[in-house]
Amino acid sequence: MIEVKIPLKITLFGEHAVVYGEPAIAATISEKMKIRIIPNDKMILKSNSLSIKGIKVNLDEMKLESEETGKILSYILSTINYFKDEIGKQKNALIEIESPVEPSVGLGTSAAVVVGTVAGYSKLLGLDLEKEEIAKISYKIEKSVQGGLGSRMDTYTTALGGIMYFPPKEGYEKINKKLNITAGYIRRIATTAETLKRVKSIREKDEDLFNQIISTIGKIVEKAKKAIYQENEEELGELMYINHGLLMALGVTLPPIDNLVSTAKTLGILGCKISGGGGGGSIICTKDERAKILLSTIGAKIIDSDIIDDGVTITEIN
Ligand SMILES: Nc1ncnc2c1ncn2[C@@H]1O[C@H](COP(=O)(O)OP(=O)(O)OP(=O)(O)O)[C@@H](O)[C@H]1O
Ligand SMILES: C[C@@](O)(CCO)CC(=O)[O-]
Ligand SMILES: [Mg+2]
Repeated sequence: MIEVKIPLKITLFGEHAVVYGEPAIAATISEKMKIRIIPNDKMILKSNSLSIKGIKVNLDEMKLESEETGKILSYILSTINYFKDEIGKQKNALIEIESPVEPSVGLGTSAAVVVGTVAGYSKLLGLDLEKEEIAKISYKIEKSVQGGLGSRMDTYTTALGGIMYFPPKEGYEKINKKLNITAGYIRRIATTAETLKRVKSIREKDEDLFNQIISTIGKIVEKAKKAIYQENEEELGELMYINHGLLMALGVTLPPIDNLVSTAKTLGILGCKISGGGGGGSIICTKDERAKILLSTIGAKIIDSDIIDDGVTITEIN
């Protein structure tokens, strides 16, 4: 059996802007997804946290017909098919996914599923991929599932681990500094793939205004990188509020979260913003007990958001 542990991740700065060539900063957290891959005579997928809204079963053939299922399984199926189509290798296996959170909560669950399946399934196929190669393949798969939209941020952060700065356009740099974050999430009204499409349509409506917003986010990311190195939490927090305001301008936040963020600022919590694709999902604040109370007022589930240095880890258990 092959067991893969994959850290979830938070986006500290630069979500959405990074898709259009701006920089970003993300980090892995102590909440981990686990994927077990066991050789089997048939390809079977088990996932503890999937809930499918509405299904239609053809009882004669016992065939489950559900568009929702196809969508939900698209990241895993695309990964299996990648190895079949691009590498010409396939093996049947039982793939068991155990996630500490529901799917699509703004914590890089899609990246975790792809990175974990690439890491574990390639091992089953006898390939010995470096983490950088796992990240590269995963980025290609995640982006293709998302209709060609997406950046290298989530898959590289999840595969390599730690606090990761992504310079404009390409490359990455590990930031060896400490950060203390409080985080939680609420249910989402849209997946990241859907939010990415909506942001793209905003760009098509007014490209000049869009570029001004994302280039300003890019400037915030560069300032945030300096603030992290200088361990200046006040500056970092202030930049989180400004980044949130610009994500509001892109239309990816929700009123209850916007109210929470402005209340956080009034209370004197140093910083607070959404994290990830938006449309609900995760919210991060500079570490503060009051942030936990505030998050629970909107029904958010508080997560274990210690920032860790681990990326994906693969263990072969005979
Ligand atoms: N436990 C799981 N089992 C199977 N598929 C999962 C699981 N968790 C997530 N997924 C897949 O990832 C999709 C959610 O990806 P999405 O990008 O919307 O959320 P996210 O990655 O958590 O958020 P963000 O990209 O903003 O960080 C789900 O629709 C499903 O296809
Ligand atoms: C919204 C986005 O910037 C972050 C999602 O976690 C998408 C991406 O970078 O792929
Ligand atoms: Mg995602």
